[in-house]
Amino acid sequence: MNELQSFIFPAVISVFLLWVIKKWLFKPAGNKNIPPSPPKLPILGNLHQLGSLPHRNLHSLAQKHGPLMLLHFGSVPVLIVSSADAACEIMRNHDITFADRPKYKAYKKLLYNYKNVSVAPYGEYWRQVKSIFVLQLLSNKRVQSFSSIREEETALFVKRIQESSSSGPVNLTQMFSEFTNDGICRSAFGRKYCETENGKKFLMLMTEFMDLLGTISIGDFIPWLNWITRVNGFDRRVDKVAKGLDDFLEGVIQQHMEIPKNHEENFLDILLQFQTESTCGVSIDRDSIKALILLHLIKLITKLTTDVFAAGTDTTSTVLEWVMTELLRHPKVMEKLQNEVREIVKDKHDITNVDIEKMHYLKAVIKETLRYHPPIPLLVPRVARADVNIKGYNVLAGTLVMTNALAISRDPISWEEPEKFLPERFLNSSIDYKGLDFELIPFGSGRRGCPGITFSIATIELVLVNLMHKFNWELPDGAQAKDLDMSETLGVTVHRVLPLIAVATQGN
Ligand code: HEM
Repeated sequence: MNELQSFIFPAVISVFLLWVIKKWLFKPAGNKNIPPSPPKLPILGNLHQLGSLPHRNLHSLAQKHGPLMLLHFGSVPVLIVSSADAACEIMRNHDITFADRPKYKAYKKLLYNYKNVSVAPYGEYWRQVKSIFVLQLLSNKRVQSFSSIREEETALFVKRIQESSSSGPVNLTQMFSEFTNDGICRSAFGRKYCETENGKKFLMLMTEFMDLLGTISIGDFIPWLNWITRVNGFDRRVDKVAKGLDDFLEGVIQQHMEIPKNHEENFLDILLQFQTESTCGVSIDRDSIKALILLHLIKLITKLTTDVFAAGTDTTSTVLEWVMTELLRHPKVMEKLQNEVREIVKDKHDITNVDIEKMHYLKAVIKETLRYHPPIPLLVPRVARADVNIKGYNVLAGTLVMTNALAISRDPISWEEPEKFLPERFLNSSIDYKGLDFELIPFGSGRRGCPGITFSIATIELVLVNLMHKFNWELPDGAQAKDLDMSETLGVTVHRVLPLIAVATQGN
């Protein structure tokens, strides 16, 4: 026994010393001079510090540790970017190095082997489908061509508010999400699928789909726990939903190909042309079409989740919800906006783009809302494709990068009185949200920046102008601004926890 002890003790000490030597003396070169990190737990890393509102908690952590901070989600290194300056380094100066997206396990099956443009790895396929989005589906010209759909849906929306307001306060949250769902559905397929008999089954599938996309699969961050999703039924659910959605999308495409094409071109029409024609040297297969169209279907999910708002992703209705929240909290801003809109529209029946272009305060209100409530506060994560030095810190290939747009747009270095909602700050400022001014990047920036800016802003402007032109608004039961609950949800897109309820009276 003594002999055994005298062998084990030095062996354990030697192994321990070797580990220390390896860890401290033979650190890989790139591992030196890493960004500051808050202390982490074994196995979990910093996951426990995300809490229920990761964008807020990461903002507080960054105030302590700096605008470039290295966290670990399980074993995955995560660079948190929290200043305009640092974001510019990542998205402009080193954009190509950070042009990849993480490969989460569930996305592989649910999004056709990462064929959806937002999750596609950086490379030739992504370049081709992104160009279809930028040049074909979401170009300025195409957004103009969807204006009749937008106007029809907005007129229906105004009518719904008029009807609903006669019997009491209006649930604006629900109305916004129904409105944007219908518009997206029509521009995607030329019809409102939720109204078909298949609609219910499809919406159930989409709810599950969103639930799966929003679930952290622990194996993505702690690989040796990968087996858990096999045992707890997660993998089975992914397979079932992937198959159900694939059957549905096949049905939609088949139906679409059978009907005569005598309508305004919609997204599906355009994508199908790329399948057959290989226009501009780009051709895509059926799986790609299904993966790309899923981006639009994802937006439909808010219809089912307006009460719980678990993982709604409809960014356009989120912006509308926050704009109206802030206008109700700031009656003077609302009055100023109404005066501008009513002065320009007067008693004209149709509101044109030329009218909207003259509405400078409207644009300032929308910018301030995007600053104050960036709908996707942590943007969409990127991944470093190579080792790189950022502001003197080494960042290793494979590091996940999360940019905290909320922290950036509330940074006192970039903004005066950042905690105040003040649209006036934009009246004499050239700062825009298009990805060139890094203090305001709700749509991201660079190669992987959002191609849907014009599409969503056109909708937001038209709806807001109508709401200001046609109605007067106040909080129900004489409630004051300070009474309005401002709690935010957990999720990729951050909504209000409680639906926004307001009283609408005829304004014009
Ligand atoms: C207010 C509305 C919207 C917001 C705030 C928003 C925000 C974002 C953000 C933050 C990203 C990631 C950018 C980056 O990594 O730098 C993104 C990517 C993307 N967005 Fe949007 N988005 C909105 C509306 C839309 C719409 C309406 C569409 C299409 C109909 C769209 C399509 C996309 C696509 C395809 C990508 C992926 C781009 C890529 O990975 O290359 N977005 N969006």
